Amino acid sequence: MVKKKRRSMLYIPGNNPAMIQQAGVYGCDAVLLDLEDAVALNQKDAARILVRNMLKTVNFYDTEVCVRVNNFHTPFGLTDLEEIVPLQPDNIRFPKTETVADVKEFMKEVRRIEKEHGIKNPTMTIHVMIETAKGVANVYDIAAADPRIDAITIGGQDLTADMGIIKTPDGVGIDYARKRIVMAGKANDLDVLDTIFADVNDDEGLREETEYIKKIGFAGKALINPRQVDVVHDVFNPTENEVRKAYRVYSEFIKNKKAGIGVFAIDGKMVDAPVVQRAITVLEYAKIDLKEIEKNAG
Ligand SMILES: CC(=O)SCCNC(=O)CCNC(=O)[C@H](O)C(C)(C)COP(=O)(O)OP(=O)(O)OC[C@H]1O[C@@H](n2cnc3c(N)ncnc32)[C@H](O)[C@@H]1OP(=O)(O)O
Ligand SMILES: O=C([O-])CC(=O)C(=O)O
Ligand SMILES: [Mg+2]
Repeated sequence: MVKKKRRSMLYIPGNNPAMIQQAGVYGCDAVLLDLEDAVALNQKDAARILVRNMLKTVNFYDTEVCVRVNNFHTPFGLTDLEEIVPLQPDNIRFPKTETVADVKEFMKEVRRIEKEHGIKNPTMTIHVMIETAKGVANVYDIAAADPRIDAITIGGQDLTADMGIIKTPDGVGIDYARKRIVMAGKANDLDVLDTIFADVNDDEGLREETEYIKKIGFAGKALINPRQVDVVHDVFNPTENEVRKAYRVYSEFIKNKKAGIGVFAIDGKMVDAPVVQRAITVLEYAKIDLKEIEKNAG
């Protein structure tokens, strides 16, 4: 099985039936059905009901489905969980997480609801969002707070608001937070996902930002418009040359391993375990099954 990548996670406002209906055809890796900040206060109940019904009826094909609920410090968070958890979307995104206690409180409710509905082996995972200075300060403990967390994300709009700064296109104000969140995520083997890029007409800006966040360790990015999907995929997809090189490294690694050799050279360059690991990451993004290479190297 090829490990599923989350290059693109497209937000869809939870009160927009036409957009949700088409969620499976936008070509993004995941959709984020939003009950939080995309939904006005007087639409919260309607959005929750709509998302619940859409989860039951819409064919999302192979697009991963994540629901962003409201935080527990609002009147909506618990009701969101009561309605959504029984339907077990692929994941739930928990916004404005600030402490380990937040995660514990949230997970206690998730587990209670699953138990009440007889869900014995839940598959739904949790994505925590870091969107405040306090969350950034506590991120190492938050990332390790529950084994069901499989991704961690930064919410750049809320974080800059919380910090009282302007979100500039160079991202300088959130750079420390981005890097700290990446390290906390990597230390706990989580997917680390970047914040949205707000100007849906600036493809060049989106490309530049995506190239940067890929370099510092993010696995993918949240999006707000289907027109942003191709640019982000283009950045995250390895080039043909990168795939060819990675294929060769992995194939040679398998052959050498069988001969009991751990370190070898390709075209004069040393190949050791980290080089092999980086090649595996490239092959995963290229959706190439390692088992096939292993068979062919046989
Ligand atoms: C800080 C945060 O929390 S961000 C997360 C919450 N925010 C959101 O979810 C916002 C989602 N995005 C949107 O609402 C819109 O894309 C906007 C407001 C940003 C831009 O709107 P527009 O300029 O009207 O978008 P655009 O002209 O590109 O729309 C083209 C088509 O794409 C559709 N579309 C636009 N955004 C989305 C989306 N996020 N998901 C699905 N379909 C979408 C439109 O409905 C339209 O469809 P149509 O051609 O069938 O009419
Ligand atoms: O996921 C995101 O980037 C959107 C968000 O909530 C924020 O930026 O505050
Ligand atoms: Mg936010």
